[in-house]
Amino acid sequence: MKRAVVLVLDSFGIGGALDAAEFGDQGADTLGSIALACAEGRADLINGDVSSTSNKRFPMSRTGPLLLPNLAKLGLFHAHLASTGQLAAGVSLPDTVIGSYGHAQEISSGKDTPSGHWELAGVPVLFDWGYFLDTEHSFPASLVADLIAQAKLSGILGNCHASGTTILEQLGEEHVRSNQPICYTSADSVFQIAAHEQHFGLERLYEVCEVARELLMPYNIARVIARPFVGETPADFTRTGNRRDYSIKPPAPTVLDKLVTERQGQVVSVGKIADIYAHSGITKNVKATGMDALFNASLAELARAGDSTLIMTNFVDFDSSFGHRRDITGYAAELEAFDRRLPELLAQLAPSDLLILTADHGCDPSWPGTEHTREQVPVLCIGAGLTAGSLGQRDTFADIGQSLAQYFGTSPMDYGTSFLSE
Ligand SMILES: O=P(O)(O)O[C@H]1O[C@H](CO)[C@@H](O)[C@H]1O
Ligand SMILES: [Mn+2]
Ligand SMILES: [Mn+2]
Repeated sequence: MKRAVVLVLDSFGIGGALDAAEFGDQGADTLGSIALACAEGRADLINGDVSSTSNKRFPMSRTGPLLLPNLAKLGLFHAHLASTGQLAAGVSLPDTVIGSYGHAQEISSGKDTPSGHWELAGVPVLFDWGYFLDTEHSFPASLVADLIAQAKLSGILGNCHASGTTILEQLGEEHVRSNQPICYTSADSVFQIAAHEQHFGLERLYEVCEVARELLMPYNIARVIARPFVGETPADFTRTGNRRDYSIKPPAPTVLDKLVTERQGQVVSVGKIADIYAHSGITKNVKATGMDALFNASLAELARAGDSTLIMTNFVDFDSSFGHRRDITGYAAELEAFDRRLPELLAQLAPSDLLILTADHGCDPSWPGTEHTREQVPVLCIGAGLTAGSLGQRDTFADIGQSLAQYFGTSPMDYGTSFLSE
């Protein structure tokens, strides 16, 4: 029986990107920066306290050095050491490693979520996305005019680069008063639309996003993102789990597509995976909000998975709630909570199953700004006849897609080298 589980810890980079300087990210290291802050006592949180203003509804508790014993056993700190040349602060390498571990370089031109995920699935993005580079008045006047006319709006707010939580504090009330959606972008190839779930309406927000998606095709923008929120004052505006991503389709069949079309397999999306692949190569779409719910859904899908099934989960909160919010403490606590759940998954795997833990880019919470950071990502695997030990430097995330293609017996991908034995 062939079943694979791929868990993408969104933004969990392990430093060491060879081309980091080209992105202004030389030295960025998501895991390393979190471990350092923990070791220096800068990421302590007492029970019942809250992590940061952006996560005020997310009480948690942690203290001292970063504690990830289960990820460590899969080889996380070995992979980080190999990627950066430095052992993460305050941690020690485990006596026994049960996983096969490596660190992978990205060859896609951008450090965004679709590029990272598509490359993981064997299809790197070697062309350049369109970007809105101006930090103010970011969108062309004709685009704004078309959006207002076609979506029947009285106007838009924002039209700038912004952090998604800060802009709600600034413009949330004006949005509720005027009924004009908040449109913003970032260094990513993205057009984000924030609107109030009740006052503006969730379905109405999705409609506006669909209009925007069409209008943005000539601009080669990777994603339109619906950012619904609730709350009545700047102090309690909160984004909800009803976020929706509108991606374009990957430029070539991914290993997900091939598993479905060539092997009549099942591809189960948990979380925003389906959106990221524009629903291509997905046979079942399971929604869940928050790390525990996403983990529970992954376990439930594995329990009912038959032969030729790929379960792929995106853990978005590492990125969205912590990385972009530059919330080191929250990121550390979330990693530790994830690590505590891992034994449940390991116990549920059959020896022939393949588990891969990885990431799509970095988002170092100690880094200036609020953007992603160009980093290598961990490749932590177990099962499917792999022997424990190093998989070494992987030259592209597509090594994962190529390995999945080999595992499931599809035709090979155009990029990547499998790390599975014949
Ligand atoms: O600040 P928020 O809205 O979380 O936006 C972030 O999320 C987007 C998608 O990852 C990125 O483009 C980044 O700007
Ligand atoms: Mn991402
Ligand atoms: Mn992000």
